Amino acid sequence: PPGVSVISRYRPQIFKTACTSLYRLCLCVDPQLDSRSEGAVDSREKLLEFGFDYCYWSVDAEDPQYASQEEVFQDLGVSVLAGASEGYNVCLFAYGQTGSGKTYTMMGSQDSIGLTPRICEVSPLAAATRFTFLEIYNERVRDLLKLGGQKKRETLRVREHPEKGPYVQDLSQHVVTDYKQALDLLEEGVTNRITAATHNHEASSRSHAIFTIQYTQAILENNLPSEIVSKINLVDLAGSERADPHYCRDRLTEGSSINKSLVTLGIVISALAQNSQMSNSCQSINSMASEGEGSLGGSLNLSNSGRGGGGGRRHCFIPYRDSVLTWLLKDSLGGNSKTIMIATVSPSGSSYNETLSTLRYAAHAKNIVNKPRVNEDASVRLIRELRQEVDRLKSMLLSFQMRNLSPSLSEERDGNLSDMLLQNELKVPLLSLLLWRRLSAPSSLLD
Ligand SMILES: Nc1ncnc2c1ncn2[C@@H]1O[C@H](COP(=O)(O)OP(=O)(O)OP(=O)(O)O)[C@@H](O)[C@H]1O
Repeated sequence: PPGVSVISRYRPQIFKTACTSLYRLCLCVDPQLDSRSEGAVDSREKLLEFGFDYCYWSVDAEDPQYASQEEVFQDLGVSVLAGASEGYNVCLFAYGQTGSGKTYTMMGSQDSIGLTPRICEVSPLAAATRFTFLEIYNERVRDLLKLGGQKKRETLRVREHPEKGPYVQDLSQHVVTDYKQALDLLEEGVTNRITAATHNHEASSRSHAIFTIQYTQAILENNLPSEIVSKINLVDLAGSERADPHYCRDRLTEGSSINKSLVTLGIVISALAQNSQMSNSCQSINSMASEGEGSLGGSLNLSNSGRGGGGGRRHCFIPYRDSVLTWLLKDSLGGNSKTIMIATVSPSGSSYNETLSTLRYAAHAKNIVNKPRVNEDASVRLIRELRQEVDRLKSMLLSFQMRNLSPSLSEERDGNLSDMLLQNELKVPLLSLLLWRRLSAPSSLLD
Protein backbone atom coordinates (compact mmCIF):
# COMPACT_ATOMS: atom_id res chain seq x y z
CA PRO A 1 0.00 0.00 0.00
CA PRO A 2 1.10 3.59 -0.45
CA GLY A 3 3.22 4.54 2.54
CA VAL A 4 4.99 7.40 4.12
CA SER A 5 8.45 7.25 5.56
CA VAL A 6 10.06 9.75 7.80
CA ILE A 7 13.59 10.41 8.78
CA SER A 8 12.85 11.31 12.34
CA ARG A 9 14.32 13.84 14.68
CA TYR A 10 13.75 11.50 17.57
CA ARG A 11 14.47 7.82 17.58
CA PRO A 12 11.59 5.80 16.21
CA GLN A 13 9.45 3.90 18.64
CA ILE A 14 7.12 1.16 17.61
CA PHE A 15 3.57 1.00 18.82
CA LYS A 16 0.50 -0.93 17.89
CA THR A 17 -2.67 0.85 16.89
CA ALA A 18 -6.09 -0.34 17.95
CA CYS A 19 -6.53 -2.13 14.61
CA THR A 20 -3.24 -3.98 15.31
CA SER A 21 -1.42 -2.78 12.21
CA LEU A 22 2.18 -1.88 12.92
CA TYR A 23 3.18 1.76 12.64
CA ARG A 24 6.36 3.59 13.47
CA LEU A 25 5.90 6.63 15.61
CA CYS A 26 7.67 9.87 14.89
CA LEU A 27 7.84 12.14 17.93
CA CYS A 28 8.33 15.85 17.59
CA VAL A 29 9.13 18.02 20.57
CA ASP A 30 8.60 21.78 20.48
CA PRO A 31 12.05 23.14 21.48
CA GLN A 32 10.55 26.27 23.11
CA LEU A 33 8.20 24.33 25.36
CA ASP A 34 10.87 21.68 25.90
CA SER A 35 13.27 24.22 27.43
CA ARG A 36 10.74 25.36 30.06
CA SER A 37 10.98 23.76 33.48
CA GLU A 38 9.64 20.23 33.81
CA GLY A 39 6.06 20.04 34.99
CA ALA A 40 5.21 23.61 33.92
CA VAL A 41 3.92 22.28 30.63
CA ASP A 42 1.74 19.28 30.14
CA SER A 43 3.89 16.62 28.44
CA ARG A 44 1.13 16.03 25.86
CA GLU A 45 1.46 19.67 24.79
CA LYS A 46 5.18 19.27 24.14
CA LEU A 47 4.92 16.08 22.20
CA LEU A 48 3.40 15.69 18.77
CA GLU A 49 3.01 12.20 17.45
CA PHE A 50 2.84 11.09 13.82
CA GLY A 51 2.35 7.48 12.78
CA PHE A 52 3.93 6.31 9.54
CA ASP A 53 4.75 3.02 7.85
CA TYR A 54 8.45 3.49 8.45
CA CYS A 55 10.48 5.92 10.48
CA TYR A 56 14.24 6.24 10.25
CA TRP A 57 16.86 7.78 12.46
CA SER A 58 19.98 8.41 10.39
CA VAL A 59 21.91 11.08 12.23
CA ASP A 60 24.59 9.20 14.11
CA ALA A 61 26.13 6.12 12.44
CA GLU A 62 27.32 4.90 15.86
CA ASP A 63 23.78 4.77 17.20
CA PRO A 64 22.45 1.18 17.44
CA GLN A 65 19.20 2.35 15.80
CA TYR A 66 20.97 4.08 12.91
CA ALA A 67 19.17 3.40 9.63
CA SER A 68 21.59 2.83 6.76
CA GLN A 69 20.90 3.41 3.06
CA GLU A 70 20.76 -0.39 2.69
CA GLU A 71 17.99 -0.61 5.29
CA VAL A 72 15.96 2.08 3.53
CA PHE A 73 16.46 0.26 0.22
CA GLN A 74 15.37 -3.07 1.71
CA ASP A 75 12.18 -1.48 3.07
CA LEU A 76 11.23 0.77 0.16
CA GLY A 77 13.39 0.04 -2.91
CA VAL A 78 12.61 -3.67 -2.92
CA SER A 79 8.85 -3.01 -2.90
CA VAL A 80 9.28 -0.49 -5.74
CA LEU A 81 11.01 -3.19 -7.83
CA ALA A 82 8.45 -5.82 -6.89
CA GLY A 83 5.56 -3.54 -7.95
CA ALA A 84 7.22 -2.76 -11.30
CA SER A 85 7.93 -6.41 -12.03
CA GLU A 86 4.23 -7.21 -11.49
CA GLY A 87 3.38 -4.56 -14.11
CA TYR A 88 2.36 -1.63 -11.90
CA ASN A 89 3.48 1.96 -12.20
CA VAL A 90 5.42 2.92 -9.09
CA CYS A 91 6.47 6.33 -7.83
CA LEU A 92 8.77 7.22 -5.00
CA PHE A 93 9.24 10.86 -4.14
CA ALA A 94 11.24 12.72 -1.51
CA TYR A 95 9.79 15.85 0.05
CA GLY A 96 11.29 18.03 2.75
CA GLN A 97 12.99 21.20 3.86
CA THR A 98 16.12 22.28 2.04
CA GLY A 99 19.23 20.45 3.26
CA SER A 100 17.24 17.75 5.08
CA GLY A 101 18.50 14.82 2.98
CA LYS A 102 16.26 14.35 -0.08
CA THR A 103 19.11 14.04 -2.58
CA TYR A 104 21.09 11.99 -0.04
CA THR A 105 18.19 9.54 0.22
CA MET A 106 17.36 9.41 -3.50
CA MET A 107 20.89 9.52 -4.96
CA GLY A 108 23.32 9.25 -2.05
CA SER A 109 27.05 9.75 -2.35
CA GLN A 110 29.98 7.60 -3.51
CA ASP A 111 30.41 6.09 -0.02
CA SER A 112 26.74 5.88 0.76
CA ILE A 113 24.74 4.93 -2.32
CA GLY A 114 21.09 6.05 -2.34
CA LEU A 115 17.84 4.53 -3.54
CA THR A 116 17.97 5.39 -7.27
CA PRO A 117 21.35 3.73 -8.11
CA ARG A 118 20.42 0.75 -5.91
CA ILE A 119 17.13 0.34 -7.79
CA CYS A 120 19.05 0.55 -11.11
CA GLU A 121 21.53 -2.07 -9.86
CA VAL A 122 18.85 -4.63 -9.12
CA SER A 123 16.60 -3.72 -12.08
CA PRO A 124 16.35 -6.22 -14.94
CA LEU A 125 18.29 -4.08 -17.44
CA ALA A 126 17.70 -5.19 -21.03
CA ALA A 127 17.01 -3.83 -24.50
CA ALA A 128 13.50 -3.06 -23.37
CA THR A 129 14.51 -0.88 -20.41
CA ARG A 130 14.55 2.85 -21.05
CA PHE A 131 15.62 5.74 -18.89
CA THR A 132 14.59 9.38 -18.99
CA PHE A 133 15.79 12.12 -16.67
CA LEU A 134 14.28 15.61 -16.54
CA GLU A 135 14.20 18.62 -14.28
CA ILE A 136 11.52 21.21 -13.70
CA TYR A 137 13.14 24.57 -13.13
CA ASN A 138 11.06 27.75 -12.80
CA GLU A 139 8.05 25.82 -14.18
CA ARG A 140 10.01 24.78 -17.29
CA VAL A 141 10.91 21.24 -18.21
CA ARG A 142 14.46 20.46 -19.34
CA ASP A 143 16.07 17.23 -20.44
CA LEU A 144 18.97 16.37 -18.14
CA LEU A 145 20.41 13.83 -20.58
CA LYS A 146 20.46 15.70 -23.87
CA LEU A 147 22.88 18.53 -23.43
CA GLY A 148 25.25 17.44 -26.27
CA GLY A 149 27.43 20.35 -27.30
CA GLN A 150 24.77 22.98 -26.56
CA LYS A 151 25.30 25.34 -23.66
CA LYS A 152 21.65 26.18 -23.14
CA ARG A 153 19.11 23.44 -22.73
CA GLU A 154 15.83 23.95 -24.53
CA THR A 155 12.50 24.01 -22.74
CA LEU A 156 10.31 21.00 -23.51
CA ARG A 157 6.52 21.01 -23.81
CA VAL A 158 4.23 18.98 -21.57
CA ARG A 159 1.31 17.42 -23.43
CA GLU A 160 -1.48 15.08 -22.45
CA HIS A 161 -2.30 11.81 -24.19
CA PRO A 162 -5.99 10.82 -23.82
CA GLU A 163 -5.10 7.34 -22.50
CA LYS A 164 -1.49 7.51 -21.33
CA GLY A 165 -1.86 10.86 -19.58
CA PRO A 166 0.65 13.73 -19.38
CA TYR A 167 4.06 13.32 -21.01
CA VAL A 168 7.01 15.45 -22.08
CA GLN A 169 7.34 15.91 -25.81
CA ASP A 170 10.82 15.20 -27.30
CA LEU A 171 12.29 13.99 -24.02
CA SER A 172 15.29 11.79 -24.86
CA GLN A 173 14.93 8.09 -24.03
CA HIS A 174 17.99 5.94 -23.34
CA VAL A 175 18.18 2.18 -23.70
CA VAL A 176 20.25 0.81 -20.83
CA THR A 177 21.61 -2.72 -20.82
CA ASP A 178 24.06 -2.72 -17.91
CA TYR A 179 24.58 -1.10 -14.53
CA LYS A 180 27.64 0.90 -15.64
CA GLN A 181 25.59 2.60 -18.39
CA ALA A 182 22.86 3.31 -15.86
CA LEU A 183 25.34 4.93 -13.45
CA ASP A 184 26.91 7.02 -16.24
CA LEU A 185 23.50 8.37 -17.22
CA LEU A 186 22.57 9.10 -13.62
CA GLU A 187 25.84 10.93 -13.06
CA GLU A 188 25.40 12.94 -16.26
CA GLY A 189 21.89 13.99 -15.21
CA VAL A 190 22.89 14.90 -11.66
CA THR A 191 25.79 17.02 -12.98
CA ASN A 192 23.44 18.87 -15.34
CA ARG A 193 20.92 19.62 -12.61
CA ILE A 194 20.78 23.21 -11.40
CA THR A 195 22.13 23.76 -7.89
CA ALA A 196 23.00 26.91 -5.95
CA ALA A 197 24.09 27.93 -2.47
CA THR A 198 21.35 28.83 0.01
CA HIS A 199 21.61 29.65 3.73
CA ASN A 200 21.03 26.08 4.80
CA HIS A 201 22.77 24.22 2.06
CA GLU A 202 25.67 25.15 -0.17
CA ALA A 203 24.70 22.80 -3.02
CA SER A 204 20.94 23.04 -2.86
CA SER A 205 18.97 21.52 -5.76
CA ARG A 206 16.93 24.34 -7.26
CA SER A 207 14.82 22.12 -9.48
CA HIS A 208 12.57 19.08 -9.15
CA ALA A 209 14.20 16.06 -10.79
CA ILE A 210 12.21 13.11 -12.20
CA PHE A 211 14.17 10.00 -13.13
CA THR A 212 12.02 7.42 -14.92
CA ILE A 213 12.73 3.77 -15.67
CA GLN A 214 10.31 2.16 -18.11
CA TYR A 215 10.26 -1.61 -18.50
CA THR A 216 8.57 -3.57 -21.23
CA GLN A 217 8.25 -7.23 -20.30
CA ALA A 218 7.29 -9.79 -22.93
CA ILE A 219 5.22 -12.51 -21.28
CA LEU A 220 3.09 -15.46 -22.30
CA GLU A 221 -0.41 -15.33 -20.86
CA ASN A 222 -2.84 -18.17 -21.59
CA ASN A 223 -0.58 -19.21 -24.49
CA LEU A 224 -0.77 -15.71 -25.93
CA PRO A 225 2.18 -13.34 -26.25
CA SER A 226 1.66 -10.23 -24.21
CA GLU A 227 3.46 -7.12 -23.02
CA ILE A 228 3.42 -5.49 -19.64
CA VAL A 229 4.76 -1.94 -19.53
CA SER A 230 5.59 -0.55 -16.11
CA LYS A 231 7.13 2.71 -15.06
CA ILE A 232 9.14 3.71 -12.01
CA ASN A 233 9.23 7.46 -11.28
CA LEU A 234 11.94 8.46 -8.81
CA VAL A 235 11.44 12.07 -7.82
CA ASP A 236 13.81 14.33 -5.90
CA LEU A 237 11.92 17.54 -5.20
CA ALA A 238 13.56 20.92 -4.71
CA GLY A 239 13.75 21.94 -1.06
CA SER A 240 11.04 23.99 0.56
CA GLU A 241 12.35 27.12 2.27
CA ARG A 242 11.28 30.59 3.32
CA ALA A 243 12.12 33.48 0.98
CA ASP A 244 15.01 35.62 2.17
CA PRO A 245 15.03 39.27 0.96
CA HIS A 246 18.85 39.23 0.87
CA TYR A 247 18.91 36.68 -1.94
CA CYS A 248 19.62 37.87 -5.50
CA ARG A 249 16.77 38.08 -8.04
CA ASP A 250 17.48 34.66 -9.59
CA ARG A 251 17.36 32.95 -6.19
CA LEU A 252 14.11 34.72 -5.33
CA THR A 253 12.48 33.76 -8.67
CA GLU A 254 13.63 30.16 -8.19
CA GLY A 255 12.37 30.17 -4.61
CA SER A 256 8.96 31.51 -5.57
CA SER A 257 8.43 28.94 -8.35
CA ILE A 258 9.67 26.12 -6.08
CA ASN A 259 7.24 27.29 -3.43
CA LYS A 260 4.43 27.68 -5.98
CA SER A 261 4.79 24.10 -7.18
CA LEU A 262 5.14 22.75 -3.64
CA VAL A 263 2.07 24.69 -2.53
CA THR A 264 0.17 23.25 -5.52
CA LEU A 265 1.46 19.80 -4.59
CA GLY A 266 0.13 20.38 -1.06
CA ILE A 267 -3.29 21.48 -2.41
CA VAL A 268 -3.45 18.46 -4.73
CA ILE A 269 -2.49 16.11 -1.87
CA SER A 270 -5.10 17.64 0.47
CA ALA A 271 -7.84 17.46 -2.18
CA LEU A 272 -6.99 13.85 -3.06
CA ALA A 273 -6.90 12.90 0.62
CA GLN A 274 -10.29 14.55 1.15
CA ASN A 275 -11.75 12.71 -1.86
CA SER A 276 -10.35 9.38 -0.65
CA GLN A 277 -11.87 9.94 2.80
CA MET A 278 -15.22 10.87 1.26
CA SER A 279 -15.17 7.71 -0.88
CA ASN A 280 -14.33 5.65 2.20
CA SER A 281 -17.10 7.13 4.29
CA CYS A 282 -19.49 6.71 1.36
CA GLN A 283 -18.54 3.04 1.03
CA SER A 284 -19.16 2.46 4.71
CA ILE A 285 -22.54 4.24 4.49
CA ASN A 286 -23.42 2.00 1.54
CA SER A 287 -22.44 -1.15 3.37
CA MET A 288 -24.30 -0.01 6.52
CA ALA A 289 -27.35 0.67 4.38
CA SER A 290 -27.23 -2.69 2.66
CA GLU A 291 -26.61 -4.54 5.94
CA GLY A 292 -29.51 -2.91 7.74
CA GLU A 293 -31.80 -2.30 4.80
CA GLY A 294 -34.97 -2.78 6.85
CA SER A 295 -34.23 -0.12 9.43
CA LEU A 296 -32.28 2.44 7.37
CA GLY A 297 -33.74 1.97 3.91
CA GLY A 298 -36.34 4.69 4.09
CA SER A 299 -34.34 7.37 5.87
CA LEU A 300 -30.98 7.38 4.03
CA ASN A 301 -30.72 9.21 0.74
CA LEU A 302 -27.83 7.61 -1.18
CA SER A 303 -28.62 9.14 -4.55
CA ASN A 304 -25.31 11.05 -4.63
CA SER A 305 -23.17 8.16 -3.58
CA GLY A 306 -22.16 7.32 -7.16
CA ARG A 307 -20.13 10.52 -7.16
CA GLY A 308 -18.68 9.72 -3.76
CA GLY A 309 -21.18 12.16 -2.36
CA GLY A 310 -20.78 11.38 1.36
CA GLY A 311 -24.05 13.07 2.39
CA GLY A 312 -24.51 14.97 -0.86
CA ARG A 313 -21.03 16.56 -0.99
CA ARG A 314 -19.22 16.44 -4.30
CA HIS A 315 -15.66 15.34 -4.92
CA CYS A 316 -13.14 18.20 -4.91
CA PHE A 317 -11.63 19.38 -8.16
CA ILE A 318 -7.92 18.42 -8.30
CA PRO A 319 -5.87 21.30 -9.76
CA TYR A 320 -3.15 19.09 -11.30
CA ARG A 321 -2.48 21.58 -14.09
CA ASP A 322 -1.71 24.48 -11.76
CA SER A 323 1.94 23.42 -11.76
CA VAL A 324 4.08 21.39 -14.15
CA LEU A 325 5.17 19.13 -11.27
CA THR A 326 1.66 18.06 -10.29
CA TRP A 327 0.60 17.78 -13.93
CA LEU A 328 3.45 15.37 -14.72
CA LEU A 329 2.89 13.42 -11.50
CA LYS A 330 -0.89 13.26 -12.01
CA ASP A 331 -1.02 9.47 -12.25
CA SER A 332 1.50 8.95 -9.45
CA LEU A 333 -0.44 11.17 -7.07
CA GLY A 334 -4.01 10.22 -7.67
CA GLY A 335 -4.28 7.47 -10.22
CA ASN A 336 -2.73 4.36 -11.59
CA SER A 337 0.38 4.08 -9.42
CA LYS A 338 1.72 2.60 -6.22
CA THR A 339 3.25 5.64 -4.60
CA ILE A 340 5.59 6.09 -1.67
CA MET A 341 6.33 9.48 -0.17
CA ILE A 342 9.53 9.95 1.78
CA ALA A 343 9.43 12.95 4.08
CA THR A 344 12.86 14.13 5.21
CA VAL A 345 13.26 16.31 8.29
CA SER A 346 16.21 18.01 9.93
CA PRO A 347 17.32 16.96 13.44
CA SER A 348 17.87 20.62 14.35
CA GLY A 349 15.57 22.33 16.87
CA SER A 350 15.75 25.54 14.80
CA SER A 351 13.91 23.69 12.00
CA TYR A 352 10.97 22.78 14.24
CA ASN A 353 8.34 24.69 12.23
CA GLU A 354 9.52 23.25 8.89
CA THR A 355 9.66 19.77 10.43
CA LEU A 356 6.11 20.09 11.67
CA SER A 357 4.88 21.34 8.31
CA THR A 358 6.64 18.44 6.50
CA LEU A 359 5.12 15.89 8.88
CA ARG A 360 1.64 17.38 8.46
CA TYR A 361 2.08 17.31 4.69
CA ALA A 362 3.08 13.62 4.92
CA ALA A 363 0.19 12.81 7.26
CA HIS A 364 -2.22 14.28 4.67
CA ALA A 365 -0.60 12.30 1.86
CA LYS A 366 -1.06 9.10 3.81
CA ASN A 367 -4.83 9.39 3.44
CA ILE A 368 -4.74 9.18 -0.36
CA VAL A 369 -5.98 5.90 -1.79
CA ASN A 370 -4.75 5.21 -5.32
CA LYS A 371 -6.09 2.59 -7.69
CA PRO A 372 -3.10 0.92 -9.31
CA ARG A 373 -3.68 -1.70 -11.98
CA VAL A 374 -1.41 -3.92 -14.04
CA ASN A 375 -0.61 -2.24 -17.36
CA GLU A 376 -1.76 -5.07 -19.57
CA ASP A 377 -1.72 -4.88 -23.39
CA ALA A 378 -5.17 -3.73 -24.60
CA SER A 379 -5.47 -6.55 -27.20
CA VAL A 380 -4.57 -9.20 -24.63
CA ARG A 381 -7.16 -7.77 -22.26
CA LEU A 382 -9.77 -7.90 -25.05
CA ILE A 383 -8.97 -11.54 -25.84
CA ARG A 384 -9.10 -12.47 -22.16
CA GLU A 385 -12.47 -10.72 -21.79
CA LEU A 386 -13.81 -12.43 -24.93
CA ARG A 387 -12.74 -15.82 -23.62
CA GLN A 388 -14.50 -15.11 -20.33
CA GLU A 389 -17.60 -14.05 -22.28
CA VAL A 390 -17.48 -17.26 -24.35
CA ASP A 391 -17.29 -19.34 -21.16
CA ARG A 392 -20.20 -17.39 -19.66
CA LEU A 393 -22.37 -17.87 -22.77
CA LYS A 394 -21.53 -21.58 -22.90
CA SER A 395 -22.63 -22.11 -19.32
CA MET A 396 -25.82 -20.07 -19.91
CA LEU A 397 -26.63 -22.17 -22.95
CA LEU A 398 -26.03 -25.35 -21.01
CA SER A 399 -28.24 -24.26 -18.13
CA PHE A 400 -31.10 -23.32 -20.51
CA GLN A 401 -30.81 -26.68 -22.25
CA MET A 402 -30.83 -28.53 -18.96
CA ARG A 403 -34.01 -26.77 -17.84
CA ASN A 404 -37.17 -28.09 -19.42
CA LEU A 405 -38.57 -24.88 -20.84
CA SER A 406 -41.35 -24.79 -23.40
CA PRO A 407 -39.72 -25.96 -26.68
CA SER A 408 -40.59 -22.84 -28.75
CA LEU A 409 -39.23 -20.39 -26.14
CA SER A 410 -36.06 -22.36 -25.45
CA GLU A 411 -35.33 -22.85 -29.17
CA GLU A 412 -35.50 -19.10 -29.83
CA ARG A 413 -33.31 -18.28 -26.82
CA ASP A 414 -30.85 -21.09 -27.62
CA GLY A 415 -30.58 -19.79 -31.19
CA ASN A 416 -29.68 -16.24 -30.02
CA LEU A 417 -27.15 -17.49 -27.50
CA SER A 418 -25.55 -19.85 -30.02
CA ASP A 419 -25.14 -16.96 -32.50
CA MET A 420 -23.46 -14.75 -29.90
CA LEU A 421 -21.26 -17.61 -28.82
CA LEU A 422 -20.18 -18.35 -32.37
CA GLN A 423 -19.38 -14.71 -33.10
CA ASN A 424 -17.22 -14.37 -29.99
CA GLU A 425 -15.52 -17.71 -30.53
CA LEU A 426 -14.52 -16.59 -34.05
CA LYS A 427 -13.10 -13.30 -32.78
CA VAL A 428 -10.66 -14.96 -30.36
CA PRO A 429 -8.37 -16.73 -32.91
CA LEU A 430 -8.53 -13.73 -35.25
CA LEU A 431 -7.40 -11.31 -32.54
CA SER A 432 -4.77 -13.79 -31.33
CA LEU A 433 -3.32 -13.99 -34.84
CA LEU A 434 -3.15 -10.20 -35.15
CA LEU A 435 -1.51 -9.98 -31.73
CA TRP A 436 1.12 -12.62 -32.58
CA ARG A 437 1.95 -10.71 -35.79
CA ARG A 438 2.23 -7.39 -34.01
CA LEU A 439 4.32 -8.63 -31.11
CA SER A 440 6.66 -10.76 -33.21
CA ALA A 441 7.64 -7.73 -35.34
CA PRO A 442 11.23 -6.83 -34.23
CA SER A 443 10.40 -3.22 -33.35
CA SER A 444 7.40 -4.01 -31.20
CA LEU A 445 9.15 -3.90 -27.82
CA LEU A 446 10.43 -0.41 -28.36
CA ASP A 447 7.38 1.11 -30.03
N1 LIG B 1 21.25 10.86 6.73
C1 LIG B 1 22.33 11.53 6.35
N2 LIG B 1 23.57 11.07 6.67
C2 LIG B 1 24.66 11.74 6.27
N3 LIG B 1 24.67 12.89 5.56
C3 LIG B 1 23.48 13.37 5.22
C4 LIG B 1 22.25 12.74 5.59
N4 LIG B 1 21.23 13.48 5.12
C5 LIG B 1 21.79 14.52 4.48
N5 LIG B 1 23.15 14.47 4.55
C6 LIG B 1 24.07 15.46 4.00
O1 LIG B 1 23.51 16.75 4.21
C7 LIG B 1 23.72 17.59 3.07
C8 LIG B 1 22.35 18.07 2.53
O2 LIG B 1 21.65 16.92 2.10
P1 LIG B 1 20.86 16.85 0.70
O3 LIG B 1 21.65 17.44 -0.41
O4 LIG B 1 20.42 15.47 0.52
O5 LIG B 1 19.65 17.81 1.06
P2 LIG B 1 18.35 18.15 0.20
O6 LIG B 1 17.18 17.91 1.06
O7 LIG B 1 18.39 17.44 -1.09
O8 LIG B 1 18.57 19.71 0.01
P3 LIG B 1 18.02 20.68 -1.17
O9 LIG B 1 16.55 20.64 -1.14
O10 LIG B 1 18.52 22.02 -0.76
O11 LIG B 1 18.61 20.20 -2.43
C9 LIG B 1 24.51 16.77 2.06
O12 LIG B 1 25.86 17.06 2.20
C10 LIG B 1 24.22 15.33 2.47
O13 LIG B 1 25.28 14.46 2.11
